Amino acid sequence: MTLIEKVLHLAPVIPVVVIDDARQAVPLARALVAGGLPVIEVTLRTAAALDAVRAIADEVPDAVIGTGTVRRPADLDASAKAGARFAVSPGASPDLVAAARGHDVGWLPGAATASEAMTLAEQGFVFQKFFPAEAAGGTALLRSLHGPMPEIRFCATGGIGVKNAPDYLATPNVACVGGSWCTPAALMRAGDWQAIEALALAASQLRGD
Ligand SMILES: O=C(O)C(=O)C[C@H](O)[C@H](O)COP(=O)(O)O
Repeated sequence: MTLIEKVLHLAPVIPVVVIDDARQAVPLARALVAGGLPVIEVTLRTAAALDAVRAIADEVPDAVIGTGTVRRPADLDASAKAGARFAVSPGASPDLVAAARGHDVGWLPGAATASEAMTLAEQGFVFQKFFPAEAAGGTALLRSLHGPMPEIRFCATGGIGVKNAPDYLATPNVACVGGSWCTPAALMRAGDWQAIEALALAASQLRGD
């Protein structure tokens, strides 16, 4: 089993988090792990992101830490250097595909169409992020892809929350879903780790319909 395959099967939900202040990283990660969500994706959208990844990798051993918004080969290298185990991209590019082969971090590339999914599978990446899930066609599109390409498995992300997650989790080619709903900006700003742990707990108990 590859690292990415393991990561996608550890929990039903991968929280996608935006961290503005690296000091939030450790208490946040502890809350998510305590709530049953050990896999955490920190988006590389903020200046604090890599320091946050480093802090979680160093101080929260039960977390499986990865990066998101990985758009360039340099992002993969920076992720590995900070201690990330995996890296997630909203899509894929020839440069990223080449850099991801044999890289220390496991790579989860993004796909939103049949052609994108087929191209990535041809290149050896059968685990993919289906993004932007709701905007691209949701579970109807995923079910349509399952017929002709049953070996491809997705982490569906984009517009998913506690209400529609069960429908995704019941879709045969969905391994897990990702989303930002467990870590709302207001709770992050307030440092309300208890509330975030409660959201994580509810998410960790989600199952397919
Ligand atoms: O940053 C990335 O790498 C992305 O691909 C986008 C994120 O996964 C989504 O922004 C999360 O989606 P929401 O749960 O709808 O907020």
